[in-house]
Amino acid sequence: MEGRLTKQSKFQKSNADWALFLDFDGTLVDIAPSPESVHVPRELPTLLGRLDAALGGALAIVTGRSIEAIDAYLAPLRPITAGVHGAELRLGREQIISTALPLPPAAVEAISALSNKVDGVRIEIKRSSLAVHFRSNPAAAREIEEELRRVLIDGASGFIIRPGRMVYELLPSHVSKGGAIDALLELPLFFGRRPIVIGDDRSDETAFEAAERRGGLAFTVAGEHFSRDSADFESPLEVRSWLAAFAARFGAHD
Ligand SMILES: O=P(O)(O)OC[C@H]1O[C@H](O[C@H]2O[C@H](CO)[C@@H](O)[C@H](O)[C@H]2O)[C@H](O)[C@@H](O)[C@@H]1O
Repeated sequence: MEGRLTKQSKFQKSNADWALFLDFDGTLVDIAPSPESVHVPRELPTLLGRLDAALGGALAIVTGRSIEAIDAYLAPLRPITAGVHGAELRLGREQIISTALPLPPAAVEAISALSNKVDGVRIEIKRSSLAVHFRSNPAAAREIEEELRRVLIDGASGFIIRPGRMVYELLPSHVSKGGAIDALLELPLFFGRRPIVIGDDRSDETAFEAAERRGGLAFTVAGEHFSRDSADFESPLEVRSWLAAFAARFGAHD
């Protein structure tokens, strides 16, 4: 990936028509102890609405969360969203399209039992995906991974284990954030635009690759995955400030 200054200077010098693809947790909002305890700054929906207007609608949230969860956090805004790492897609106010089958019930049951067996484990069920969080007990990582491998062998073929920030997720093997971005860039709203992806996690790597492959820019945020020294942004707060400057630069002026 290019250096921080090179990317920012490419962005400053370019008058391209941009499209923005934004990750949610760890990028737009700070990481919290659990999925439910995340704090969404009051001004975030308004900021995203301004960006969406400045880009003529070429803005999408590309997240591991379900689209339902994103809608609840960003209400009243309903941005274009690729949810569950690309297993769900929703354009504007249209219905959510699910591109993946649900996890077999037996697999959900077997993994859910982990929360009774291992301290500090939290299960998040997202239809075609299941996240096993261990932020409260990082030492449990190996035990959880072994159990997930066993479940995959026993009857969840077509799914893979994707590691994230203090989480393992079981996901359909064909979905990725990069695939979702490639699909969105074929739509009239995004077509011909240069993508900017901002993300903080290992699951954002395919999205970064898609941005760079299509002549765009990939910006990283510091956290457990990217160090402060190497990341483009040190925190979601810094990302939001950058986005506010973006909206001011490209937004309508009176
Ligand atoms: O793609 P993202 O928008 O970054 O979503 C990735 C996962 O984020 C959530 O988990 C992470 O954030 C939690 C809240 O800050 C944190 O407690 C957890 O440790 C992180 O892994 C979310 O719960 C998952 O569903 C997303 O896939």
